[in-house]
Amino acid sequence: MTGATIWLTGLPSAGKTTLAHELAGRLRGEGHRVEVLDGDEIREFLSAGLGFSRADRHTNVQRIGFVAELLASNGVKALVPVIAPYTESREAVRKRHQSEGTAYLEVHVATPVEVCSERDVKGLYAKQAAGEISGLTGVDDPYEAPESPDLRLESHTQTVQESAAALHTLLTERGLA
Ligand SMILES: Nc1ncnc2c1ncn2[C@@H]1O[C@H](COP(=O)(O)OS(=O)(=O)O)[C@@H](OP(=O)(O)O)[C@H]1O
Ligand SMILES: Nc1ncnc2c1ncn2[C@@H]1O[C@H](COP(=O)(O)OP(=O)(O)O)[C@@H](O)[C@H]1O
Repeated sequence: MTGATIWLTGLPSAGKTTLAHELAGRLRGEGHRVEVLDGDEIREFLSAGLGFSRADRHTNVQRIGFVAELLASNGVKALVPVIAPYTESREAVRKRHQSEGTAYLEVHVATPVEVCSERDVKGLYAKQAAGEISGLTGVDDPYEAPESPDLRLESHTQTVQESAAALHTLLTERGLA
């Protein structure tokens, strides 16, 4: 089976994790080997000790990109629901894949910040508003939206199933599913 990295970039609560797991279920059901490299889990182990400065986020994204490429080059669909706020970091990951000849797809989960802060799955937007944290992506920290992603999902106007179906269609079109 052809491996690939599918990077889901977007704001906190945009729907990255939900979509990655929904797509993972579909792909596993079809017999694909799949790993989800979840940002929170990675930060507990592979990126333990890193914070949310620009430099730390860049390091985090490069580490995840490295592991994703290893998995993808061995036939795994590596699904990566990680914010990756900086274009430069994402482009470095894309280049690593290109130079190894490994498929890489960038998906922008483009949920507006107003919707994300309403969802506030982990209570981060409320904490930022209360002054308990700062440097929250999309609020008081940068998010550089991809200019030409392979797919842009409007998760606020679609169900999870509709968004996952659009993702699956993209993989099929690219000969990856
Ligand atoms: N200040 C700040 N900004 C953004 N996110 C924060 C912050 N503090 C904690 N968190 C939580 O950490 C998750 C983001 O980690 P990532 O590894 O995806 O981020 S990054 O790519 O390194 O920027 C992110 O997970 P998701 O909500 O799933 O996106 C947050 O839950
Ligand atoms: N089309 C959609 N795609 C993804 N998530 C959606 C969608 N519509 C509503 N949601 C909801 O939005 C929330 C997104 O949370 P999560 O996936 O943890 O976001 P993130 O990983 O980007 O921080 C979930 O509660 C999910 O059920």
